[in-house]
Amino acid sequence: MRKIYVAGHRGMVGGAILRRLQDRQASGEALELVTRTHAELDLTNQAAVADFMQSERPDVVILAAAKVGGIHANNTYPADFIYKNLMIECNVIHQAFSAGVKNLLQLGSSCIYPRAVPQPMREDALLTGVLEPTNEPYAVAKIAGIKLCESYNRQHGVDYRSVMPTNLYGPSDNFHPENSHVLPALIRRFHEAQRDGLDEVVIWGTGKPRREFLHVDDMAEASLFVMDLPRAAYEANTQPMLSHINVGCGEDISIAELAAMVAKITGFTGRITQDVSKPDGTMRKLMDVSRLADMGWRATIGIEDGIRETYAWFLEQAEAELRAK
Ligand SMILES: NC(=O)C1=CN([C@@H]2O[C@H](COP(=O)(O)OP(=O)(O)OC[C@H]3O[C@@H](n4cnc5c(N)ncnc54)[C@H](OP(=O)(O)O)[C@@H]3O)[C@@H](O)[C@H]2O)C=CC1
Ligand SMILES: C[C@H]1O[C@H](OP(=O)(O)OP(=O)(O)OC[C@H]2O[C@@H](n3cnc4c(=O)[nH]c(N)nc43)[C@H](O)[C@@H]2O)[C@@H](O)[C@@H](O)C1=O
Repeated sequence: MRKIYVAGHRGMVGGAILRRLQDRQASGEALELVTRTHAELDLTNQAAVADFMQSERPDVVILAAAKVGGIHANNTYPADFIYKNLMIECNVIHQAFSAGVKNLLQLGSSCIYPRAVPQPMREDALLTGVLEPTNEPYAVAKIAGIKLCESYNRQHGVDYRSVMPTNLYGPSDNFHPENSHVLPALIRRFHEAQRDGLDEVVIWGTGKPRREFLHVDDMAEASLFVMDLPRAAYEANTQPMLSHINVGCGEDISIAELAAMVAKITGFTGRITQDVSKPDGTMRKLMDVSRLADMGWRATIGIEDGIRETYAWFLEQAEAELRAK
């Protein structure tokens, strides 16, 4: 029986990972799944995390809990993004080690790479240049997470792995109008404009930045694929001082193209204009995913299908919320 603790199971990625693990359980795999809500266990609380790890003593920890948000949230609450993410990583990784956990998988982010790095971004571009200012505090915390895992591996011989996702989206995303990432923000804005008969939707920035979007179900599959790799296979494709692996679909689109796609899917036929007072952030973030592809994993959900499915989920949620009122 393998006991797996999924931290952040109520979030978009943690939830998708948990659903896959529950499917495996239902198919007969000997798994015990452990979860705690944020209210039950605040991962920034060192003593609480120590007590939890000592009493549960999982075999594997999947760290998908983090303070997460889009460009505006990162730019507006930098202290929250650096403090909470550093605390969560230090507490979960160190207390897991102290409780004898040998296997851990943590999620970082593509924003760990320098802002002007050659595209697509390879894993060895880490720490080769200056970070994007709009999310530097979050990126510094995510880089610290990679270095924590590497350091515990080197000093203590444990097997702690890091996956670096590109921009993610899907069911259970955060659709907050200001604090979310671009894709859920646009789904909501275009939907509301279409619903209310507006003739204009404003997108932030110039529309020129390019982003790579991966559906959360692909991300969950990739996470479990990396978790399950035999150590020799994982290490054959990493280097001692470079223990993280990029996860993406290998293709990017401009924000203007994305907005046009969301307009089509939501049925909005009006004008799309730009608010250039809002930041563009990094101009391009495309992952080099050859390392993961060499190991045998590729994304399967195309962006247009993924947005349609996410929009259907959003509509169901909106209806359920209306019914509940
Ligand atoms: N979404 C994206 O586009 C990307 C995400 N990632 C990474 O993937 C991982 C998962 O992100 P995602 O699922 O999108 O994020 P979500 O915000 O959907 O989920 C994060 C989860 O972590 C929980 N959490 C946050 N702080 C604490 C805390 N102090 N104690 C306990 N639980 C806490 C949240 O609970 P609550 O809501 O109650 O606070 C939430 O359930 C993160 O590491 C993120 O950095 C990387 C690249 C892109
Ligand atoms: C995953 C990644 O997410 C963050 O980085 P980001 O990729 O810049 O994130 P974003 O999704 O918020 O924006 C992408 C682009 O889209 C443009 N844009 C247009 N209109 C809206 C809009 O309405 N909302 C948002 N949020 N962006 C918009 C926006 O101006 C930008 O050019 C990191 O902070 C960090 O959290 C991280 O790692």
